[in-house]
Amino acid sequence: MARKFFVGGNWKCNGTSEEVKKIVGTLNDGKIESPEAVEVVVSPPFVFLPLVKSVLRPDFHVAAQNCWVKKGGAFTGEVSAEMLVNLGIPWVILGHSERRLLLSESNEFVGDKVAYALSKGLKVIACVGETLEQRESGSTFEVVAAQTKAIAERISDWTNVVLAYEPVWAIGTGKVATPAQAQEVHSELRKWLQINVSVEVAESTRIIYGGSVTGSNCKELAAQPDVDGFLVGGASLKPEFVDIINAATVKASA
Ligand SMILES: O=C(CO)COP(=O)(O)O
Repeated sequence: MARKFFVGGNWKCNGTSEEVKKIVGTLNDGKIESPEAVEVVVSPPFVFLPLVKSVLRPDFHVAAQNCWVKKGGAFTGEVSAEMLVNLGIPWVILGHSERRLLLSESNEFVGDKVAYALSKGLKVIACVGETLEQRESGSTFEVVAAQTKAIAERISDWTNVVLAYEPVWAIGTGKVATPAQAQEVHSELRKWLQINVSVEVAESTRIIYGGSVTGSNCKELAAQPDVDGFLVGGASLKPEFVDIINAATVKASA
């Protein structure tokens, strides 16, 4: 089964309601070259989710940037998976490195969140990735395998999971991974899934790349056989996000 190209826009903690409407306006006017070949999801901050959902073109979907690890209740400041489902939010990003590193979310905690969100019917963009120090010490693959293992141990169905490889050193730095660097880790992750989960899951799970993706470097990355799309930060707030979505044509015409 061919893996449908997936492009996510992670808006992180950015935007006013005016700015958000402007970004959505640009997306709504954007010309998508191969609409049947790409799935597009944008992830505004929680407070803007209903607004974005109400004005966004119907072929694009929305994602939350996080959710609580279990059923809601006395957890001040948290948003539960049930609430996202209640609002008709189909996707959630979990395990982003900014939460792992700045808010000390462990592999196990992220794995628990992924399992809980899936159990409530959400689709999950699960993020993994190594720091510069880990890459330089040669432990990149060990790190992403441990992050993936903590998820794999807690779930049995990967249908609603997209795995995002986001090297921390490439996030917001302008230092994008080379196509070869991205391909190497994606192919190792796919191999890991094949050995530890199943051949089918390895074949069908989309592994997307994130970290300084732009309108100018996206096509070369998309041409790599194991790069099934992108998770875009900074450039997802700009009109060039449409060009990144259109990198799907590289796969569609391959
Ligand atoms: O963290 C990212 C997406 O989740 C990537 O961010 P940048 O595209 O700004 O590097």
